[in-house]
Amino acid sequence: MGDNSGGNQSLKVSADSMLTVAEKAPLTFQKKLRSDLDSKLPKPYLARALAAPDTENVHGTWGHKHRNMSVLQQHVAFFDQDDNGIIYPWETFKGNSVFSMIMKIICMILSGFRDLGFNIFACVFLSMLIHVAMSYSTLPTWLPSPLFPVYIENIHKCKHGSDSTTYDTEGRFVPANLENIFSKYGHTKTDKLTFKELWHMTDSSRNAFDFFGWTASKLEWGVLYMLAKDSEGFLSKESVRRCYDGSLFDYCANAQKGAIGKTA
Ligand code: HEM
Repeated sequence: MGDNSGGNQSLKVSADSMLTVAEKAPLTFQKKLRSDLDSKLPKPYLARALAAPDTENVHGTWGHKHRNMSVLQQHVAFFDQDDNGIIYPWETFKGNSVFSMIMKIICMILSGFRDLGFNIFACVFLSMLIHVAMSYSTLPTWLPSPLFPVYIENIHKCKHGSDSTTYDTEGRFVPANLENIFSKYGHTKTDKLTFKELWHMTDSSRNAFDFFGWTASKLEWGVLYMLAKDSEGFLSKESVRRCYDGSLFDYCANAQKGAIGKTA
């Protein structure tokens, strides 16, 4: 018979049930979870539909308009530059030179990547990959489209395995999971990741035999690192958080415009 008597006994059981480490699972010691989050952010476990808050920005990104889209929809909305809810591969390509026009016709798939400052080859590669990999799952019909559109309404259907689980299945944002990325892998600095730590993070998040998810994850985090790393080679929590709600892309595009303005 189990011993159900005594307040202390039940307190002890509660304490164990709250532990985040298990002696026989050393990884749980190495990859630490934050247990202080609820003192810094209300309900950190609650998946947010419209905003991407963290402990430093409890309301999400200041001045960023959610337009009643889920956080995942906001992540991709930057690439829908004519704002019709469908991201066509070519629609956002900017440039009127002959070379640009040729690239536009050949590739049909260059996107807002150009605005973010990626070179033309990276744009071609990334746009092709994203539209080929993601278009079909988002289509409203069974028929595939040769134009490879991505429907923002259905972008949650592109969720894949081996990710950080910071987006939930419906495209909401789970603050605790963002914080846990940094408590688990940010060993050099608590709120930043080096490239090595980022690589380790994507390796550790792998699900068995999930080849698509492994590759997608490496690419997503690799491109983010290229886009947002600082001069010392760190990727900050703030950049990652703003990547989730897409406000990072507006920021980078504006910075890029500014840089071009200065050199013109
Ligand atoms: C420079 C451009 C982009 C960067 C740096 C980027 C980066 C990321 C990152 C870091 C994640 C989080 C993955 C995780 O939590 O493990 C993510 C998720 C996602 N991104 Fe992007 N992304 C970009 C553009 C796009 C575009 C253009 C689309 C589609 C049109 C897209 C669709 C998605 C989707 C569907 C997810 C959810 C995947 C999941 O959590 O399973 N992204 N992206």
